[in-house]
Amino acid sequence: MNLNVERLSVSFGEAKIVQEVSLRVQNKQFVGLIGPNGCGKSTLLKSIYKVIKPRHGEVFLSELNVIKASPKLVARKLGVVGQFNELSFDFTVREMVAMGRTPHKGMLENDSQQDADIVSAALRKVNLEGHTGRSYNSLSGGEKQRVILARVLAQQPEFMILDEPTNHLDIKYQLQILNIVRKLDIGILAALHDLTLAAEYCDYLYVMKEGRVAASGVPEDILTKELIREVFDVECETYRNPVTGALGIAYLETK
Ligand SMILES: Nc1ncnc2c1ncn2[C@@H]1O[C@H](COP(=O)(O)OP(=O)(O)OP(=O)(O)O)[C@@H](O)[C@H]1O
Repeated sequence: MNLNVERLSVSFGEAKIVQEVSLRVQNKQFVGLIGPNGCGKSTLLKSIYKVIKPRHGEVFLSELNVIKASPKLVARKLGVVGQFNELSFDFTVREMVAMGRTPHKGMLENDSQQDADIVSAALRKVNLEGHTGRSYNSLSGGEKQRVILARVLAQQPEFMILDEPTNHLDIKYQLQILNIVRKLDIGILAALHDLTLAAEYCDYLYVMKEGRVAASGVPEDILTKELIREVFDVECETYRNPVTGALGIAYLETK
């Protein structure tokens, strides 16, 4: 399933937050969205997953016109791990993950044995099978993040959007979440702050600055010291990690 975003713009009152952004995620690519705080990443993602109505522009998931389609239809195809996951009402961990099955069910349809098996498998995948009866609100930020990922896994989407999915997570779970997502073998669009992780996991990067796409390309071409200086206002040197061979970034000093 491909994502095509065409000249999407979002404004809040007079403020133009996202301006004429076009991007693509081709079949099964892991695409990263990077850029400084406040540059419009979350707003762009929310307008793609229908929480914010764009001023103009189009969003297509393969043939599906996301802006015009019903939320339920979109939820059968698109899974979202957002940035803030607080709830006013409390649910157990298992109930939260079971909600991932909702888009696939009729209004009064009960959960089947197949639904229960899918939910159990999703909980196992994020190492939360020991927490199924716990209250969601009592969990740590990192545990909540893994519950939300399990819910999206139970949804069995064909495309996934993640907004800072590694927020709150220690390094083990940062790597675990990115590995789980990569192995899903579906198209992914993820806003990421850690440029080294973005270089390691993403097939392609879009760099945002002040609401616009400032650059795009494969991580090797994009993550240069010149671009990092221009976009993030930070001095660095890039290098090949001698152990992993991956792109490394040594931050020097901020101006
Ligand atoms: N509902 C809103 N009304 C007015 N301004 C908003 C609203 N939502 C976001 N903004 C503003 O839009 C700008 C972009 O915010 P956004 O959350 O998209 O940035 P971001 O790139 O995701 O930042 P971060 O890396 O800090 O998460 C910010 O200046 C923010 O204050």
